[in-house]
Amino acid sequence: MSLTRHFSRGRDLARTAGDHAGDMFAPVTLIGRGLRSHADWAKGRWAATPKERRGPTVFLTAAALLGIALLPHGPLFALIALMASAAWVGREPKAAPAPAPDVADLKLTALYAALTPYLGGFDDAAPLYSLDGAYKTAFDSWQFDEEGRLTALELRYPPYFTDTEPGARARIEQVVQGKAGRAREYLFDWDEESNRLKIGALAPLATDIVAQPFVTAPGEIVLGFTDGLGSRRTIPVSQGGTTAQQPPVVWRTGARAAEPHLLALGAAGYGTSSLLRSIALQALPHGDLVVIDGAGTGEHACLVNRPGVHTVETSLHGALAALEWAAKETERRLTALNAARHHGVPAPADVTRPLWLLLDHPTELSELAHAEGRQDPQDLLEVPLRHGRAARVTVVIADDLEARDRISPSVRATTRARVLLGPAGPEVAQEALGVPLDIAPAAQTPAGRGYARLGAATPVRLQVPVTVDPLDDEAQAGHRDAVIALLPHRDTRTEAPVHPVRLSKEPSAGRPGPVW
Ligand SMILES: Nc1ncnc2c1ncn2[C@@H]1O[C@H](COP(=O)(O)OP(=O)(O)OP(=O)(O)O)[C@@H](O)[C@H]1O
Repeated sequence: MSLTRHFSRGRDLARTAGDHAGDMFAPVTLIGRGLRSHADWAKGRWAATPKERRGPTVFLTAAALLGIALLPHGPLFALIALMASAAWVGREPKAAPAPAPDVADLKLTALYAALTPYLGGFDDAAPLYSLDGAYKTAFDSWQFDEEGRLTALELRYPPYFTDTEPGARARIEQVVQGKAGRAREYLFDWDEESNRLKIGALAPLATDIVAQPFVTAPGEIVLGFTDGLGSRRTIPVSQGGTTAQQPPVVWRTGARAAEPHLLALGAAGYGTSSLLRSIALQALPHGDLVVIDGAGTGEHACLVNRPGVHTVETSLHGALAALEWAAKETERRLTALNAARHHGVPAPADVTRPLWLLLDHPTELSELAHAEGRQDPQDLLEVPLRHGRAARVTVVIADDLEARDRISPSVRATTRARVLLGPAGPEVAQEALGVPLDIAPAAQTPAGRGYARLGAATPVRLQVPVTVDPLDDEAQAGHRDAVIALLPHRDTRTEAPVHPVRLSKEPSAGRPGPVW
């Protein structure tokens, strides 16, 4: 017999002996494990027993043991019971529970399945998205936060997906937001050349920036604040008791402005009037205002009688008079500017001082005018809108989203700065901003929250500074005081009732001062 065979036989014998020994000692192992578990249990109970109850516990246990010892065959029965219970407890432990499925895996699988009907090519021989496919074939990278929420995802889509159609994009964006959670906003970055889509969850914007003097150049209006993607600069703002650097959305007005007029549309109660108030407060130090409050709710009464505020009109009659004056004033300024240019002299100050026409809910007045058979106030905006840039006249129109169809075509065509506030579907957002919005809004939107688009630029997120009506008793005192501090003279908040305002028929030769 060779040496190798001896070795292998020896190994087999040793293994068999080991197996037999294992079988023989199995009950002992079982009882030992059970006794260990009993000891652990007893230690645990002892540790959990309050100190004052330990003495009585020891006494009762000793009495029970003594009782058992005195019983005929008591110790034998007790020993058998202890061994039996140890053998029961020491059985093989149950199989460990299956590890919890990975949340990321579950969510991405669900998202992949939800996208398949839209991105799957059922005639495609090797589809990226298919009913029995796996998300890893189409998703390149992803990120989740500590709470297990999707924060970033990059996916590929087939070349035949119609990524140039806003409707097709909107469907994908809705599916992604539905699966990733509607509590947050998502930015969709479509790379049409390489058929890739990058999705990023956006952090909420600060909602505690209150009206204050902003560090800007004359003619620059801070519409609100955005995120790092929406603005290349930051300005210092006082926020929550400290000074913070925040990226502003700045609208440049004036003779060289690319977007000389602004149209802000918003869902009811989402802050278009507050935006108008914020613009008025920033415009007042350098210009004059004509304010038309078409809703007639008196939300701009705090501007009445302020230096630089030409008039605040709430009636159709007053609005028509003010806008007729504004149209003539625009023409007067143009004539004066042309004459100055013709003679090679600087233009007089009264034609270069900015004039602002701020119209809140003008469509309400348009309706009234149609009913009464009078001229539509929006028609009177034609001249300021067409020639406002040269004549330093800026028009700002704020209205309800529901009234967007009643905004006149010339207002739409000439207001190249756009703001949309409050919740709006993809089609409505496109109508308001002029381009599809590649951001899916969150389900809950705070007041003053929306998007701004200046000229041909991509829309950016916007949070308008808190600019409450200082005469609104329900607004926070601190917010009201912030607005009062910006009004041209100290407000007592118990001012005399609004005086009826009457405009002069002829445009003023000099600076258009108050005419009441
Ligand atoms: N930027 C903001 N931050 C915080 N609260 C705001 C903001 N803008 C508006 N609000 C609050 O929302 C409420 C409605 O504001 P506002 O009157 O400006 O909205 P609106 O869209 O003009 O409403 P309506 O369509 O009814 O005229 C007010 O209580 C106001 O204080």
